[in-house]
Amino acid sequence: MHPRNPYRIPPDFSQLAKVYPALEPCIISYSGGFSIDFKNETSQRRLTEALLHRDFGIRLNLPLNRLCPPVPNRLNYVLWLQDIIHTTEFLGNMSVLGLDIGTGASAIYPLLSCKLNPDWSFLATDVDKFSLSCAQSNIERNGLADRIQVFETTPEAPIFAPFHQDPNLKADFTMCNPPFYSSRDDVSASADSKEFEPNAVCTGADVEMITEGGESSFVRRMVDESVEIGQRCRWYTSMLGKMSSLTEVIGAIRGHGIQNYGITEFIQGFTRRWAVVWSFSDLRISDTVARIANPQLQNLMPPRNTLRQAIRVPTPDKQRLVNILSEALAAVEGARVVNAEISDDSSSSRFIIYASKNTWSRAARRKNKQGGPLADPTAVEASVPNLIASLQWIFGDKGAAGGSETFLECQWIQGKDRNLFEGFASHISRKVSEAISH
Ligand SMILES: C[S@@+](CC[C@H](N)C(=O)[O-])C[C@H]1O[C@@H](n2cnc3c(N)ncnc32)[C@H](O)[C@@H]1O
Repeated sequence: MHPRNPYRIPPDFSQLAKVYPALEPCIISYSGGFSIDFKNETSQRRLTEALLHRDFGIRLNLPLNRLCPPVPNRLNYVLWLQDIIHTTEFLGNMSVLGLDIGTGASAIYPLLSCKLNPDWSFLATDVDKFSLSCAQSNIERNGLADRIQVFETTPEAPIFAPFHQDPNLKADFTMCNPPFYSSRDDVSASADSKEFEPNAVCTGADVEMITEGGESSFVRRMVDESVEIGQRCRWYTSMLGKMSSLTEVIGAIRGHGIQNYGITEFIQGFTRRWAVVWSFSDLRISDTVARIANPQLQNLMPPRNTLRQAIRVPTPDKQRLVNILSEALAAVEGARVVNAEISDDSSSSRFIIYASKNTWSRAARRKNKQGGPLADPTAVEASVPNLIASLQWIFGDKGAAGGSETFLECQWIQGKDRNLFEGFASHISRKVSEAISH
């Protein structure tokens, strides 16, 4: 589960029922404490309502013939999106617009997201009139009609229909929990093989759960459509329920030559879900958000945006190391440190640097020696930077030999040219290592 997800620790059901008495009749006691019957439809609904009520102040009305969204799983996706959006916060765009594709009767994603993020607003699409009218009631019940707008579409229309209807529409992200299955038979086969949520009951209607070709085909359609919409949306994302779909969707992303993408994994009890993100912008997300450790999936991972270089440090003088890094960055011609956060004891520090032009590669330095034009450092502010990166020291425990384990971490934040970023990271770590050994 996401590290900020409070449901990493299962809720105390008896305490929860005290706050939300409608849950009381669903509580079952056993020798180890209290729980609910997760296979019981009513119990599941009361639990979702209770968690949303207690933890987010959301009042939800869930119709019996539509999906009941499990809160911990839906929250995982919203927290991951928060991580993605926060990576570009330094750009200073305060308000964030998201598109929820297939919002369902609950409108769970827009509601949770808006409660957690006061600056977010949503366009929420669906093809199901009944779900959309329930979603609208839930949005109004929670006083969020000014921030969440529902959008009715059809299965034949482009999935990203709002971008076609309004040519001026720009969004920060899209999100989607797609219909999983390709047919009724697929639903039954999956229930038999217990592939999905073995402990939970599924109350979804066909329109919510079934789409031609299943989730993989739905999300690959999104990938294809996104090529035309391009940078009008900063981050395209979707959840996926099958590992095979993940392989196919990453194949489609790579097939379009999209290098800027990421994968995450949501694990909740026995259930595993994945989410993908891709972008046509030159903004980059950190490896903690875009890569996962699952060994089965390493061949699908994107290239690294976070480079860690082990640096030999004979004496772990943190203040000196921070000064050395600061001086190495100040010495890069044509670059400017725009932000430096250094704690009082120097145990944590983070520098953000803008570079307008490559002045550090061997070729650039050779050109400089020959009298070629170098970037004018005063022009950095005015020009669009070719590279934005952050640098920080990571201080570890003492190593086996007694010396300290110290790493210089370089995080790619923005830029088109991977070689430029990697060259910059290795230039700084070389300069820093030289300074340390003097
Ligand atoms: C698995 S449900 C997700 C509902 C809700 N977002 C949630 O996570 O609980 C999939 C939703 O997508 C909707 N849907 C199916 N095809 C769609 C399309 N082409 N465009 C928009 N929504 C669609 C369904 O009606 C359904 O509400």
